[in-house]
Amino acid sequence: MSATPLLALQGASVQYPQGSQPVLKDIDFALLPGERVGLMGPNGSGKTTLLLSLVGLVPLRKGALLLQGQPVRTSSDLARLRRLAGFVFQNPDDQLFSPTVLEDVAFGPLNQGLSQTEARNAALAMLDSLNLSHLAHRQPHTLSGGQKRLVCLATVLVMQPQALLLDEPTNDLDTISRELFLQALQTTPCAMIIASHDQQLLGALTSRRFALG
Ligand SMILES: Nc1ncnc2c1ncn2[C@@H]1O[C@H](COP(=O)(O)OP(=O)(O)OP(=O)(O)O)[C@@H](O)[C@H]1O
Repeated sequence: MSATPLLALQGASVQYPQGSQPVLKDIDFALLPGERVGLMGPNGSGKTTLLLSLVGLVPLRKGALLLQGQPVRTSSDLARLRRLAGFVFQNPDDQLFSPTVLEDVAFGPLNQGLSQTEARNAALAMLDSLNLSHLAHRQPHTLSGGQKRLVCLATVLVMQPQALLLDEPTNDLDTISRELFLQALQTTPCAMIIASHDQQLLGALTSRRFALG
């Protein structure tokens, strides 16, 4: 018997209100537990849209979003989905909003019900594992593009998601940061879908490709 996908789209179509054409049309996609998928396609082919639709951030015009085999319909389904899936946005400024890096990384664990001390300790350990401890007390908006990207990864990994959705994660990263990023993802047991034009990254991290466009 095959495993139930963590996340799936069945016959999914998306059309933005201002768009004259659907961006996604009749898409069938499934992410199995522990699976790592590279999402490819030219600019504008709908990679970001597919990732956003997998976490219920854009509505489907047609078809269904499934969480562990069950349709996502209610706000409590959505809450369960958001606990299971971590999203690293293409633009780090969409993800970082707290006065300090440490508070940004502790925000998720606090929301998961950890105490202030537990959340702070989890955040410090996460920052340490990504060699980011020296940034803990910086204001996120003062970081470089690459530093922001690594901090975004920390804010998501600290919540130990079962599925990780990454949108162009290596933009702005230098060789050392890219290596750190790769190592962090290689040692993460969760399922992943990575939208990227970076073939080397997809080769190193994923075992299956899904192409749009
Ligand atoms: N909020 C929106 N409203 C209207 N159209 C949108 C919206 N977001 C995206 N689009 C359009 O949907 C199409 C797909 O965009 P999307 O960002 O999903 O593509 P992508 O494959 O991720 O592109 P890239 O590789 O450039 O990041 C594009 O034509 C884009 O202009």
